[in-house]
Amino acid sequence: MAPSVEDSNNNTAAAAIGGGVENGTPPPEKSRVTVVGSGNWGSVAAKLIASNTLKLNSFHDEVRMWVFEETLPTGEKLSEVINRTNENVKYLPGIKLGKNVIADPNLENAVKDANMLVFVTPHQFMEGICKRIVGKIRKDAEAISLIKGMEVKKEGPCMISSLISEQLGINCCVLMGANIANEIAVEKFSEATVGYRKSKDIAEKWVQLFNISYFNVSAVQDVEGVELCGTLKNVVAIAAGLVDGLEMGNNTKAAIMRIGLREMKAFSKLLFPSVKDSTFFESCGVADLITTCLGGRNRKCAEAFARNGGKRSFDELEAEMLQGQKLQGVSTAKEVYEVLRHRGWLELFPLFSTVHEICIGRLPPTAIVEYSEHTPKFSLVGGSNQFF
Ligand SMILES: NC(=O)C1=CN([C@@H]2O[C@H](COP(=O)(O)OP(=O)(O)OC[C@H]3O[C@@H](n4cnc5c(N)ncnc54)[C@H](O)[C@@H]3O)[C@@H](O)[C@H]2O)C=CC1
Ligand SMILES: O=C(CO)COP(=O)(O)O
Repeated sequence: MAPSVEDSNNNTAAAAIGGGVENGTPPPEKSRVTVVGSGNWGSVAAKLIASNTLKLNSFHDEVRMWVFEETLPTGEKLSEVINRTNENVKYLPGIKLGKNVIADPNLENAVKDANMLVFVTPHQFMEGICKRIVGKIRKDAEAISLIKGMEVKKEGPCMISSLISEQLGINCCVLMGANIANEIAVEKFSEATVGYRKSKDIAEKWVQLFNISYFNVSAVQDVEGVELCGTLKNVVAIAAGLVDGLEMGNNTKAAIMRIGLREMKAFSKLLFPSVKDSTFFESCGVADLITTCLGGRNRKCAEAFARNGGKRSFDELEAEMLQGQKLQGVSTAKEVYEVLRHRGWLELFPLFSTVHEICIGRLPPTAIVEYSEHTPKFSLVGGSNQFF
C-alpha cells in the first residue's frame, strides 16, 4: 500500500484567504494531481509539479505517480525504492523528486481521487492504460498528455489526446516542447507549450501547475498542432541520427531538419486543416525539433544504427543503449507510413517514408541522403503542393 502525504497548506489557510467557514462559503476544492507514468520524463514532470503543488494553495501537496512495477536487480520493487529514497533509481537516478511525490504501483488506486490527470508513458501503452481505468476516474477530471506519439486505427490516425478523451470521456490538453528530461531534471532553463481545445481557464490551470523559474510554459489554442509537432519530430530525429552515423556533417543535418520541418507542417495540415502555422514557431515546434535532433534518444540510437550499417535492429539497440527507456520515433515512423500509404501520399513525404523503410531494413541507412527512385522528390524543395 503506497503511503500518503498530509497537506502543509490545509483548508484553514485557503479559508483565511477567500471565503471559508467564517463567512459561510466553503473554500474551493483543492485539485488533486496524479501523474500516470514514471519513466525519464514522467519522473521529471512529477518533480516539477510537486515543487509547485507545495507552493500553490489551490492544489493538494501530494502528487501521486503511477509506477509500472518492476523488480530491480537488488530484488526490491521500484515503487518501494522510490518511496524510500525519493528517487527513481532506474529512470532518473540522482534526482530527488520531492517528498510529496508518492509512487503507487496500483493504477486504479492512483487515479481514483485525482481531478487533474497527467499522462506521460510511452505512447504504445496508452490504449491498454485507458482500458484499465475507464469508469474508474472522477467524472470531472481534466487530463493533459505529455506523450509524443499516435495510434493508427482502421478509421485513420488517432492522436493520444483524442484516445484519452474518447476512451475516458474527459477533456484532454497536451504539453510538448524542447524538453530533454535529464536537462530539466537539473533545472536548466527550457520552455514548453500547452495546447488546448476550448477552455483557456483549464489551459491556464495547467500552465500554473507546470510553470516554474526554469520551465517557462505558454498556451496556444491548437491541440492537434502542438501534439503533431511533438510526435513527428521524433521521425525527423531518427533521420538526423542516421546522418550523424554516416558522418555527413552539419549542413546535411540542417537540410534534414529543414525538410523534416516542411513534412511535419504539411502532414499536420493535411490531417487537420485547423493546425496553425504559428504553432511551429513555439517551443513544441522548431525548438523541440532542434533539441531532439541534437541530443535526444531517437537521434542517439539512429546514429548507432547507421554506424552498424543497419545490421543491428532498433529493438536491440534500444534495449542495450536505453536500459528500459523507450524510443518513440521508430514506431511513429511506421504509424505515419501507414497513414501515407492508405491516403496515397507516400511520394509527397519522402523523408518520412524513407525513415520507415530504413528502420525496417528495406533500405540501407545511406538512403537517407540518396536521391533514388524510392525518394523521387527528396532533394527538391519547390513542390507545387499547397501544404508545403
Ligand atoms: N525523456 C524525455 O526526454 C522526454 C520524453 N517525452 C515523452 O514522454 C513519454 C514518456 O517517456 P518517458 O517518461 O521518457 O519514458 P521512458 O522511455 O523513460 O520509460 C519507459 C517507461 O515505460 C514504462 N513501461 C514499460 N513497460 C510498460 C508497460 N507494459 N505498460 C506501461 N508502462 C510500461 C516503464 O516502467 C517506464 O516508466 C514519451 O511519449 C516520450 O516521447 C517527452 C519529452 C521529453
Ligand atoms: O521529446 C524529447 C525532447 O523534447 C526527447 O526526445 P527523445 O525521446 O528522442 O529523447
